[in-house]
Amino acid sequence: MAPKVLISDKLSPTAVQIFKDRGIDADFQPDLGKDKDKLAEIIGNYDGLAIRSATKVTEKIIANANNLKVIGRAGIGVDNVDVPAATAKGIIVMNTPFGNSITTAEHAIAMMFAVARQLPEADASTRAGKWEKSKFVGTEITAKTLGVIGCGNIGSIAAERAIGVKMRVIAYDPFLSPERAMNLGVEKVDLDELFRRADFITLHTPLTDKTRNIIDAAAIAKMKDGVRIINCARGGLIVEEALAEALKSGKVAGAGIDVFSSEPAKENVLFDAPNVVCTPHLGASTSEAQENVALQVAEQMSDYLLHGAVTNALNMPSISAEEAPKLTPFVRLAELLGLFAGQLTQTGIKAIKIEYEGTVAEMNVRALTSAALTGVLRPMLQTVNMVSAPAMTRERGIHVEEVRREQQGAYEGYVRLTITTERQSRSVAGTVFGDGKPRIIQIKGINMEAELGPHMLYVTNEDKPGFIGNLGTVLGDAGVNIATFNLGRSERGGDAISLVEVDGPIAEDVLAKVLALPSVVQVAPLAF
Ligand SMILES: NC(=O)C1=CN([C@@H]2O[C@H](COP(=O)(O)OP(=O)(O)OC[C@H]3O[C@@H](n4cnc5c(N)ncnc54)[C@H](O)[C@@H]3O)[C@@H](O)[C@H]2O)C=CC1
Ligand SMILES: O=C(O)CCC(=O)C(=O)O
Repeated sequence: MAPKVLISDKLSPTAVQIFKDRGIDADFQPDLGKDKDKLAEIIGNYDGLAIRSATKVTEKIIANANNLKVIGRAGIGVDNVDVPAATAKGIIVMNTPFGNSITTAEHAIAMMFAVARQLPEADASTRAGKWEKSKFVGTEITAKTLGVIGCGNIGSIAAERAIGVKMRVIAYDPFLSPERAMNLGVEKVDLDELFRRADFITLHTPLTDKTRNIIDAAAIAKMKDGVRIINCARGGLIVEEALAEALKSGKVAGAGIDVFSSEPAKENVLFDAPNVVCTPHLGASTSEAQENVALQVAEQMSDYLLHGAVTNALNMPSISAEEAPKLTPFVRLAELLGLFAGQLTQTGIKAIKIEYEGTVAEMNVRALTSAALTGVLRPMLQTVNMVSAPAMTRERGIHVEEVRREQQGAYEGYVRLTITTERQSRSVAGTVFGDGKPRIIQIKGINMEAELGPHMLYVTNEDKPGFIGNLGTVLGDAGVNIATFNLGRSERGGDAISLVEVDGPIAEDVLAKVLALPSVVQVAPLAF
């Protein structure tokens, strides 16, 4: 059946067309995002949800999203999505990190000019026939200092544009390298220095716990008298009451505000403050940007739903469309190794080590590790998947180690997974042959070669004559049909392992009879 995607915000119709062209059933309900209850009611029917900023993807929506595999944000900020809840439910959250950057930076620059020359008020006054030339004396931008807070994609484009209109640009961004600052032609400063020196300040950080209220009364007190502030990032970055007070007192000479602490902003303390230019979250609203983000999000979501390719996900390593076919059998192998070891592990896991050798070490091992962790956790947590597994492993305090090595043994690509518990370490290794099928090639250091079927019986015993016949008799008497029988041993008379594929689940009493056989040490049914 074709995957189903709900578009619950005003995305460009390009997105609908792309989904349809790719064979995905797209349900375009551009106003649905505003109706939380309706969204919660129907979300269970969809594999994908494409949104802008009006849809709030809350924990409640996610709780009802029982078929959802991907949330695609046609834009940058994902503060309207409960990403931890999506991750815990195994839903990928992806955005389009570059599609609207130029447009948003241009809006910030437009706001700066509008504020410097009070364009909206001058426009209204002129239309009202007032001709108030002396009331609207503005400020020149040339040679003024612009302080950019957050110099990432949008901040750096805004900086370049500002330099183009002959401003001096200083930037505060803990992650801005000195080389990047130099290449951009901006001076990297700390926040207090930015506040002290800037004539204009523009905000371009995401809204996080660190950036929330980054401009409050105390910050404003550190700024130059007559500073002008532009916010085209997120409402919560500014304490609006503090800014309104500062505008009224004249400490802040003007503000350009595109984003508000609560949206849609039908009322706001800033609406009554002087010298404020407001727009209704228009930063990304140009036809070019909306085409870009709609096209990108629809392509990315389709690639994931149809081929497992992951691009621009916030909670999952990327897997390109080219590497997806090569990676898929190894993803399956990693998951099988995890499932194998996970099912045999009874006590608390302390550490998981995954070793990649040969060709597989050159692949996207983050994705493979996520698959392996999924396998390990699945016996305990049925709903875990590649998105949620790393977070769930971390939450449980399990240490994960990844090792990559060149080919050392006979296998071109080799993966070994070792689980360490308080009592012991257990390892299982596998490979993928030319036929694309994953095989187990080593268990606890004992070589064997086995394909894993849906129902397997794992038996460890002392290597003594008669065991295979006895096992065959117990299974045969119980009507259990053997599909394949794989054997390995450490040495003659040493530890031996049997991995037997059977046609269905084995009853408890039959397992007990196998365990009671002479020389048997451990018996476990495994399901794959
Ligand atoms: N008004 C609108 O319509 C739009 C608003 N946005 C907003 O703009 C924000 C920025 O977008 P991009 O530049 O694409 O993101 P980005 O991730 O490229 O850049 C953000 C920058 O902020 C910096 N940063 C993070 N924490 C910081 C802190 N505590 N102090 C100073 N800098 C910090 C990061 O190091 C990074 O360089 C988005 O998160 C989104 O909220 C984005 C698009 C449209
Ligand atoms: O979709 C929009 O109009 C808002 C864009 C935005 O805020 C973002 O991309 O972070």
